[in-house]
Amino acid sequence: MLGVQICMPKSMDQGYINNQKELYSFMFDGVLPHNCKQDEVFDRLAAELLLGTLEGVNATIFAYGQTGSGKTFTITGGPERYADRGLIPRSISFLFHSIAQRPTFLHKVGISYLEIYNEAGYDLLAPAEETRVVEDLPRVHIMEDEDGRLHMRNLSLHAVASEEEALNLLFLGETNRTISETPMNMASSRSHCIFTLHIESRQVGQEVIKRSKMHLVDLAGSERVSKTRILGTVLSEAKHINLSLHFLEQVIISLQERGSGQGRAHIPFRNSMLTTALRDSLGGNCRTVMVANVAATADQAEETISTCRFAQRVAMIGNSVTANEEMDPAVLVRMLQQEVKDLKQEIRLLKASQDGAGGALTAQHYTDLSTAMAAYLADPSLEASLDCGGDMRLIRSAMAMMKAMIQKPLPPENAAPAAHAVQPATWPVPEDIQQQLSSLQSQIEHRDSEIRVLMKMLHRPAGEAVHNSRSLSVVRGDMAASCVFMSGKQQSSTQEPWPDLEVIADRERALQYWEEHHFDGSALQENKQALRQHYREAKQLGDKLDSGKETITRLRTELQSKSSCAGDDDSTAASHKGLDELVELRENIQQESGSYREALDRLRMLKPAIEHLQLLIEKGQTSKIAKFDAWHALMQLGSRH
Ligand SMILES: Nc1ncnc2c1ncn2[C@@H]1O[C@H](COP(=O)(O)OP(=O)(O)OP(=O)(O)O)[C@@H](O)[C@H]1O
Repeated sequence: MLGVQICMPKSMDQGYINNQKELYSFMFDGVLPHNCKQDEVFDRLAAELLLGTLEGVNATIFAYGQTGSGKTFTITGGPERYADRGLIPRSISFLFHSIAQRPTFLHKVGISYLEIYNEAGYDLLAPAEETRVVEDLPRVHIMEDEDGRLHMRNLSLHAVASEEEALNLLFLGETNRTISETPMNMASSRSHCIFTLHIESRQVGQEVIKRSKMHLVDLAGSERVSKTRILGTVLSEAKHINLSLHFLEQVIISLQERGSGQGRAHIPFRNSMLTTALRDSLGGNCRTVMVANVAATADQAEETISTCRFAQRVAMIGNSVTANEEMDPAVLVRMLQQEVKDLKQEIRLLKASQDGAGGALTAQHYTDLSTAMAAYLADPSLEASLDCGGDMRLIRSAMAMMKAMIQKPLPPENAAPAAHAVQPATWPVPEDIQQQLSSLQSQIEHRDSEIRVLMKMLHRPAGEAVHNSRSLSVVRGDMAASCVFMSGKQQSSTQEPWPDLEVIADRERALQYWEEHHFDGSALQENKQALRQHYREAKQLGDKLDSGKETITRLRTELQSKSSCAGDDDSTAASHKGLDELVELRENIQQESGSYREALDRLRMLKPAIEHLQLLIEKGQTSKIAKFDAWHALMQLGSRH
């Protein structure tokens, strides 16, 4: 626990004798200073929670604080620099990397994004083309089922298979997010936003499914209405915000009282949409982290104290957490069916060995076997199985066919192999080497195609957008407008000497002048440099993968030729030597494929980072031109008068 103290000198307006408190002390689990980097914020707040979600434990992180205190920066991130990515994009990235480290698990990830504005819910992941104001988005309603469980009706849940897909949806959500103006902060968001990762995981071969949700919540500004001097629609919005945050506070107080045994069995979750949506996060089965964002300046001390007071209450609530595990009936049925099938096959096998295997296999047997094998090899599921038909002769033939396929891949039409191809090998190659060869073969083919996709992406011209450009076009406009307004440089531009009239008249020269005197291009430069670095690394990795592939292929060929030659030598000593060489070769292949996999994983990680940087640069350039156009128009107007 860490303490925070805020000192508020007594106000002289109220005279020397007043009871105003001067020193306020609060205790928190952690304090993040203003210069704390976004990666550290992620490591300290989210990484452990995300690992828990893979084990079925729900988690929530919500940011609370006055307008402009950095809630959006914490949850979503800054709009310009890649290093400023917030908790949502980092959580997506971390989740998919953690999933990749769990090859014996099957995962499903879904995403939803809810905005609560004026006490009404809206689906932020609806297609963006017609969205101008938040009311254009589909309305989300809370419904209760017969068991008293609450559901969000109309909130779309999108299945995502990769980090890129998830990030594209996040961009769509951000595009749809309403940004409007208040006198306190021209780019303030007056709504609450809840981004949710829905995670499902199951170990291969097990019927237990673990389900969890991770909510990342960006609340609206918590300042009081009187301070903001706002009117009309904005005042009504502020009242809604105040009311829903007031209800949130009510819920927190009730939970705190219940926790300390002071009665209050009823927790007023249903008073607002926000508290209803966060019901589980606040009082239920969930690991919850609250980030209290504060502006550490003297004039904001009152708001800071109020935020700290609220956070202190939240810190006192104890949630009890259990993993959400359940049997999936569909999986259970599938597994039982497989078990029955295996048992039947075993019986057939036993019967066949008792009766004595009779007769030679027919051409039809081979055709059926090769069809079954092709289906087995084409099935990407980790739970795929090969049914050879419960006869030892068929199983042996299947093994021989597998070996033949490794040495010479199956023709595309999956025709039955020629008779010579299914003859058993003269020298028994250890079975694990066979398996390793086959799995390496398919891994290499799979990775080859992945590399082709990655390399294609790297060779795309720099200006070409990778993301869905339709959904981004609205963002570009919005971002440009807000950047023009918020830029400190822009405001100070009136202090600069007036450029010559010829400079203003010539757009090229005007742009050059503006770049020299008014434009801070550091973020753009930083992103370009990071992109160049990423490209360089990707290129090196590409080269490493190419040479690794060559080495593995060479070692594999050597292994194959050694394993078939070993059978020709009858002496025991030679056969031992041959086996040692095979084992050594296998170890080399293992080592090579380990570094190959590492390089490939790193290249895979670079792909979304490169896409993100390309997008930031594109947005930065659009924003730069918009800022310049605004300045140039002003200069042209001024030069006419
Ligand atoms: N730690 C930080 N480092 C750099 N810039 C920051 C940081 N925190 C906030 N900012 C910048 O300050 C501005 C206001 O922050 P932000 O929009 O996150 O505030 P907010 O609390 O979400 O406000 P609102 O309630 O209006 O949504 C933004 O331009 C943001 O990029």
